[in-house]
Amino acid sequence: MATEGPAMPAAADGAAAMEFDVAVIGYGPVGAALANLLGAQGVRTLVIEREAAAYHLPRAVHFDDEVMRIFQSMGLAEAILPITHVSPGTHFVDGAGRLLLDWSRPMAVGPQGWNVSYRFHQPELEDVLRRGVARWPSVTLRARTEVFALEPGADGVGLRFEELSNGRIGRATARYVVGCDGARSLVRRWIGEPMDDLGFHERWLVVDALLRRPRPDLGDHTVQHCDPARPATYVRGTGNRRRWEIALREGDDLAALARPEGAWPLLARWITPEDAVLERAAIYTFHSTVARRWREGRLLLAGDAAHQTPPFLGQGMCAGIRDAANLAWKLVRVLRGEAPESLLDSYGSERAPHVEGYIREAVRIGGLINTTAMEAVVSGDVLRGGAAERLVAVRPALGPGPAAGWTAHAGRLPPQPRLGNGALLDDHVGPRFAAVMRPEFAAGLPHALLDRLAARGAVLVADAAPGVTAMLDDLGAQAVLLRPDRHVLGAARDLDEMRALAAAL
Ligand SMILES: O=C(O)/C=C/c1cccc(O)c1
Repeated sequence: MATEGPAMPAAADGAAAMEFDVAVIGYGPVGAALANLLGAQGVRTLVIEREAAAYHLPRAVHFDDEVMRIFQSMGLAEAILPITHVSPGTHFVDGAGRLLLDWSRPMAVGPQGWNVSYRFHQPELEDVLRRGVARWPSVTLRARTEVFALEPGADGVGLRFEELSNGRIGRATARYVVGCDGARSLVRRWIGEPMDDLGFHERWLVVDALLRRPRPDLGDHTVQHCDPARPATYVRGTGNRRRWEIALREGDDLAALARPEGAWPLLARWITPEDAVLERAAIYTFHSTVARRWREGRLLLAGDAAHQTPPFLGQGMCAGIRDAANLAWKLVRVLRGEAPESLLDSYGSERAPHVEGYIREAVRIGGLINTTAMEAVVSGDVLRGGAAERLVAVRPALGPGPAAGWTAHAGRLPPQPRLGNGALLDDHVGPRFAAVMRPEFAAGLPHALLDRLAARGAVLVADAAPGVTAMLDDLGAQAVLLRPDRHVLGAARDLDEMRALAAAL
């Protein structure tokens, strides 16, 4: 990676602009994920970030197995694993602490090849992501730099920016610009697209605490305190980190609460100053919104620039990392001339319904935490002291996107099997299409067809390992063509459908 300095100086105003394939505006986890995925493919990527360094306090605290699989695709899972804490899931309790709903997750590695749920400390994750970006010479980072104009043209977008440390004005061009620039995204404002409002907007106090002494009684589960008097969330972080998110009520003194010492009265039922120091206390308004359009010509949105969710499922950052994975391979193919630009339209059409599914569920959970009518949430039996009900996790589907061959499963994310050679599928395949086949089906295919798949960039995997067979059994297929983001492009039950898959590549 090139950083600002003599190796790649900004052009003075009026000088020739630096040329890039993609400009990523914003270097939080989503911008860094996108830069990793593009850099690994040799895409000339310019990352522009207003701040000098990563934000030093945590925001997101949770990611899931699918997101760990994306980190794996960046070659960073091994570096990330040691900075995580596997989460056993979430308990929903009433004001008296009685368990009403149980959303425990298995502690074993699951179908995606990773645990279902991880806690992490965001500055540590960002550090790994940034060191990951540093591997790629095609990525240029300009920190302490602010974009103040975007000039979309027929062949690319002109970017004008200011170096905040010295006021120098620079320019660059990029064929595509991706706004990973957060909830107040400048790129979204340039696109001029409204956000759809999914109805949840609440002020909560977020407190990060560092335990001074062990408090095992606080537990390992995330706890949603469904106490209408004062709904709250407890999240066990990594090491001695613990977070409380507490709903604010009419009459709360917001200025006092936003100072760490002012937050102690609201924490008193869990910890006192003898137990912990408070790292920060901040008031957030949790929103639920999705951008109506994610692409306008050469401008695209990702992460909080495209959507915001209440935190109750721990899915905010996950959605942004999924955006990066969905968009990166499409940009690579379009930039290489291997796919028409219209492929980029499928980015928003696929991602928007998926993220909306998660946000609607988070809003529902928020209602449940807030409710004064528990009987609408759990059965009378639970309320009379019976066993807690189990909450089933949602896994929303992608919206409409590219599909070929037998399309019944297009857009699905199948499990990640281990191959006969012991490798996880994605490590074997890398950032390419993969035709995963039953060996006996592959053996009967014409050589010319297999050659065509390989020549068009698909890795051929004919493997009888139990995980591969189970995946194909579950799909009811002889073969499946996986996209570089591991979602299904299409499947095949016979030779004709296999030919259709090859033709689509
Ligand atoms: O699933 C988990 O372990 C954590 C979920 C979470 C994270 C942050 C805020 C929340 O309300 C829930």
